[in-house]
Amino acid sequence: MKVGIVGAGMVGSAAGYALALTGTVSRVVLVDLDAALARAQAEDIAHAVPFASSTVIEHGDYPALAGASVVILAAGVGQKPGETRLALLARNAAVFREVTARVLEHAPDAILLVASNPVDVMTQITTRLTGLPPERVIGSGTILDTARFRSLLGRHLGISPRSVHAYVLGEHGDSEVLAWSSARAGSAPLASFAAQVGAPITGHVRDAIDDGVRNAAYTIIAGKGATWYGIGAGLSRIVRAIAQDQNAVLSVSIATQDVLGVHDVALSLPRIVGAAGVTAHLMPDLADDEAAALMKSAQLLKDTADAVCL
Ligand SMILES: NC(=O)C1=CN([C@@H]2O[C@H](COP(=O)(O)OP(=O)(O)OC[C@H]3O[C@@H](n4cnc5c(N)ncnc54)[C@H](O)[C@@H]3O)[C@@H](O)[C@H]2O)C=CC1
Ligand SMILES: CC(=O)C(=O)O
Repeated sequence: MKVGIVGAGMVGSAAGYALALTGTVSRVVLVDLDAALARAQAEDIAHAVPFASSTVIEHGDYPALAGASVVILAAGVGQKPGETRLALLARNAAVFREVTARVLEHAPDAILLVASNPVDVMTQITTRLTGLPPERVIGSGTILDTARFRSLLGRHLGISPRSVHAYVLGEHGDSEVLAWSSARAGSAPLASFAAQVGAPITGHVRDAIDDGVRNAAYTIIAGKGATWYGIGAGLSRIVRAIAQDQNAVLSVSIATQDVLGVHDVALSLPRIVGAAGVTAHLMPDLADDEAAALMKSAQLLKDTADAVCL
């Protein structure tokens, strides 16, 4: 499978690197407004390949995307320290107006995988701009927040994050919802598992984990200017689900007809991802406060997306 990446900055190159190391796909093409950057990133990643896989890493202009089954969209600007994701909207919407048209010209059959922020609104905009069916325009959404949630829970419980089954729903951003009530560790409900291993989920633990997940990006951006390894691996995970037709359950964002009474909004729910893109979504059992928070997040995203003039 061939994957295109438009935007060869930190996020796009980290996705390319993760795809190369895992050998998930046979070919990756990097495209950027800054052609010298795309070339340099492709060469650098290509030098990692002999240690790991046989993936061919190339750079090029939009025609080089021909034949791509998935195109990752990671072009645009990122947050400055303290800036919210939603504050990037006008700048990145302008970039996407140009980029999506050029991508579709050369890779009309590709699944588009949106990474640029604010990712849920950018996913909604991309769906509108391209006219593609929603299942083919996938935002990375809360795949990263879910990983952060599992990482912190695993650390607290002293187990592998891969044995934690918990999701972050709604916006990839400040209004996101940690679904504590449906979280499990191993096969047990979270609270039961936590009590059995002597690491109860107290109010203090819950607040600290919520803060750690919700504010991870702000903390990392304050320390190193941007985030890229986590999302690079997350994008590679989504591509793997598509490339191997895994029907994996991942928390990703697509335009959705109805989320708790909010219509036509892109946000994250656990969704089934395979070769055709997203084929279904699941609404977890939520506590009343979680459902109310998800509805609020959905309304915020809908209002924000509806205010964008395309
Ligand atoms: N979805 C998620 O979980 C995450 C999303 N992000 C977002 O990803 C986006 C990219 O972040 P970084 O890679 O750190 O930024 P970056 O500044 O390192 O890279 C962005 C790249 O986009 C390119 N670009 C800008 N306009 C373009 C155009 N019209 N056509 C082609 N290329 C163009 C730039 O030349 C630059 O190389 C940001 O919006 C950031 O907020 C970042 C981390 C996590
Ligand atoms: C920057 C961003 O969206 C993140 O790391 O979550």
